[in-house]
Amino acid sequence: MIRKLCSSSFTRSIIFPNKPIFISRSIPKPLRHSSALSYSSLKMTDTQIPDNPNSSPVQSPTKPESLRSLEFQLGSSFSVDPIIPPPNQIIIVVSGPSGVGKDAVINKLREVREGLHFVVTATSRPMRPGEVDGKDYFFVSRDHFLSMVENEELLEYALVYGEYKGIPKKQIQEHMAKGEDIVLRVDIQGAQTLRRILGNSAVFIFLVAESELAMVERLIDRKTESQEELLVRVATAREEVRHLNNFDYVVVNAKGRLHDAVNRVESIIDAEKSKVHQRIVRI
Ligand SMILES: Nc1ncnc2c1ncn2[C@@H]1O[C@H](COP(=O)(O)OP(=O)(O)OP(=O)(O)O)[C@@H](O)[C@H]1O
Repeated sequence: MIRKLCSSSFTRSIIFPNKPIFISRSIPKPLRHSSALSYSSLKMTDTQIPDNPNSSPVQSPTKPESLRSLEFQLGSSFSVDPIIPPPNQIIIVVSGPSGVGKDAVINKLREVREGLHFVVTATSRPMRPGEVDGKDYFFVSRDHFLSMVENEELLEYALVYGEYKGIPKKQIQEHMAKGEDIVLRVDIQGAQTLRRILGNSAVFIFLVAESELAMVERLIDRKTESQEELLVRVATAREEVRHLNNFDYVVVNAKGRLHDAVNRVESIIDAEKSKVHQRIVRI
């Protein structure tokens, strides 16, 4: 429609510049009243200042004049409001087998990207030396944890090696209300539970090492597990890779390429933010 209007003789009958707009043909409907500020209403005084006083009498219109004319012809003001609403907040679930680098990727992401909230899990296990309440975990008593379960304050919870761990809903709601995106770091079992609860409303990322050998070497180098514990983790990891199909994205965290993996996660967040059909989180 705009193209049609611009090419019509009607458009060509407007005389510029610095003179009252003269229209030789039928007069379009007047500007609709709009509470939104228009560009021309903000810049109207510019029209009184000639661009070049020495130029010939017939000039091309100044930008404010052109805008004012277009607004007049279209019958409405140009709004300075954003054309599309801001993207929805998203929940990003980062998961993967033990030793693949979940903590490493998340810690780096925390350094390089703003606007993310990294959820702190609640746990009933006692605080270990060096741990900080509210940073590493929210340490609560077993009774307190069970009351949180009863009051449906947790998005999901699990009994891990005899101690409870769970994701507080309120933390997610509060930070999403501030416009932040949420990052959850969970093991594969936790990711499966979250998928059941959140469905497609969250983004699920599966982290993998470039090879099984690389992953096992990384675990050995970390020196935090005994030989028996290593055996359990590696056997579990073999089984866990089968769950890849339940995820939306897979990111390879190759040896010495942590930065690439973090970049890839950032790209996924950017792509999700650019989706026409945004995910809607309901928790
Ligand atoms: N891209 C990488 N290159 C080299 N080393 C890495 C890389 N990513 C992580 N690591 C190292 O591998 C080890 C395991 O990483 P991390 O602790 O982050 O794994 P995780 O998936 O969080 O493990 P878990 O589930 O057992 O807690 C750490 O020592 C970490 O520094």
